[in-house]
Amino acid sequence: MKTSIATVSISGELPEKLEAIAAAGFDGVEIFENDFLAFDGSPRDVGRMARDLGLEITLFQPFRDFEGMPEALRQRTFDRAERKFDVMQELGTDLVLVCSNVSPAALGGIDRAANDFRELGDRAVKRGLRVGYEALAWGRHINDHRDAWEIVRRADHPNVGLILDSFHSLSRKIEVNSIRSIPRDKIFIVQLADAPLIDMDLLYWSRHFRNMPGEGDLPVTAFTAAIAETGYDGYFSLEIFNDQFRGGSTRSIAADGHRSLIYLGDQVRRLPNAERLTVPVMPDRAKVDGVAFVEFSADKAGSQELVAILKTLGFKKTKSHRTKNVDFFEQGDIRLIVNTEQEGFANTSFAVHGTSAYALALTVDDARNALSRALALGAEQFVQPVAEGEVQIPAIRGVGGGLVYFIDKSSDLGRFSEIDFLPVETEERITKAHLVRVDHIAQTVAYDEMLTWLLFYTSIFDTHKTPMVDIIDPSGVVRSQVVENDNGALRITMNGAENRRTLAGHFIAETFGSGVQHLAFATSNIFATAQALRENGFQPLPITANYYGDVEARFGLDPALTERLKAENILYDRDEHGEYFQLYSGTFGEGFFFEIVQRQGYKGYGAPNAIFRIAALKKQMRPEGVPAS
Ligand SMILES: O=C(O)c1ccc(O)c(O)c1
Ligand SMILES: [Mg+2]
Repeated sequence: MKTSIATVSISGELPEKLEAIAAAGFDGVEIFENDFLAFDGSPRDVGRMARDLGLEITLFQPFRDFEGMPEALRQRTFDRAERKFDVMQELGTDLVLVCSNVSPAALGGIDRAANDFRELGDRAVKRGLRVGYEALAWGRHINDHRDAWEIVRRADHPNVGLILDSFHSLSRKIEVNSIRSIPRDKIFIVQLADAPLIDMDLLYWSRHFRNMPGEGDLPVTAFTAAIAETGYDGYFSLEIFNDQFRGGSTRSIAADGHRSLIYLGDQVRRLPNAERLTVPVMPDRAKVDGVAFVEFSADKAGSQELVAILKTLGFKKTKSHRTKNVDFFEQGDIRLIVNTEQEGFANTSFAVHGTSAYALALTVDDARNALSRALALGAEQFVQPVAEGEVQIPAIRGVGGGLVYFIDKSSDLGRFSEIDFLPVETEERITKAHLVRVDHIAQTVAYDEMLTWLLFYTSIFDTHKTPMVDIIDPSGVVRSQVVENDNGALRITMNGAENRRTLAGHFIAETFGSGVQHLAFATSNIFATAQALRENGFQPLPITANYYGDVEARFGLDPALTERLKAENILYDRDEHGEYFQLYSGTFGEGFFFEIVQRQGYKGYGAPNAIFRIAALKKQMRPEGVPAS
């Protein structure tokens, strides 16, 4: 497969778009007519710019309202086409995309359309050009790729072919098997887009909500597999109309697009009968079987405050780094590292974000393979010099510029804490709080970065997403998206903040960017944990009496249980799989906090409780209840 993207998919002026598209690694670019019309330069200039950047112009589009015009309009339609052919020759592209006619003047009739295309093909041939026909999902007479194919078949012209666009076919739920019988040389190019499932008018859905393959809910993989089965191995070109992308970061959206295509190709390559598709070979998605550690960066004062909270949570300092100011805290299968080095990446991260959980280490099946897959998918590698004899842990940059480390048990990586750290004995009396493992990691990101990180986690790791949930903050909506794996060893909740007055938005604004906002630890006995925490002087987040009146009524709880929940400030939820108990700390710094959960089969994350948790946290951060903006 070769990769391409339409200029309409990203924001900016045409030169900026082309540069970002080239930088992201695409082989080609579709020039969308409006981008060309708005550009103050000749078609030759555009062609030269693209070629200087190493980009092939895969097509010029769209040419609208062509086929089936009544005699009075037909001549003008062909004249219009000749003018576009002039532009194409100067641009240096041989393919024009003709989308199905939406004009009320258009006449139906499959042979009328086929004749028009045959004549257009004759005109194109004289100039060495080709014509591709695409069925728009809302075309007046033609809105199905099977009908468009029949027209192309009847036009029977070597320079007239079909253009398939996943959105138009999948939004109408057209059976993808119908693609398998199309001869591959009649597919001139393939356009790809995904979209979230929303029940709305097709045209509006298409023009505002498309997104990158893998970011939405359409079966784009099955669509692409059907194309690969024809033996087609040409350009796959993203054509994404998305309001958010139009206003987003040009480079980062282009990079997401490239990652989405490579990931899609990788998924298709693994399916039967698709081996003719040429895609970069990379290891399988990394299987995560635990969080190896979470590392905080802090200065002296911040670390004292953090360590004091960790102690109340029952964590003990067990090790210190041989050569650095880095301490290791443990409880159950949870390892936390506090890094107060005055130099290196942790310190830089501290300088930007303040005390924060800037690095996650995931235990994967094979760390080198995980790194190699991440790099194949365009992730940025992170390497920091280590002292002689210390372990170099493979890492990439993650959310908010933080780090994701890869650890495995089959190499020295699994013993890094024995190699790099020395055990310490402490005299302190800390009551263990029965915390057994990291349940989930909550990352707060700007709303318009959510799809980026969704694609990051799902393409590199063997994970899946669950449907997005809206969480109501007293000052706005926060959107929550979960990425998790089947065994529950990796659970990441991403909260997307649209405004800075929400708790999540405040966190982003004050810590200068996205990052881990809370860590949730699992306990096997929430009441025993609550008691141990009390003995350690832990301050739980106070929850209102009104809340307990409501949960008791909603779930029909035994009043004795409600009393215990209330006494310990434990929140409660239930789903069809079981019960969920949650206990929160207050906030630390600009809104970081800890959570303790007990899952009794429950699969969710307590979304119905989030509104009460947020309100309580906000009250605590600013007694007047509203964070300063
Ligand atoms: O929304 C449109 O009009 C439009 C135009 C050209 C395309 O290739 C397409 O998929 C949609
Ligand atoms: Mg299209």
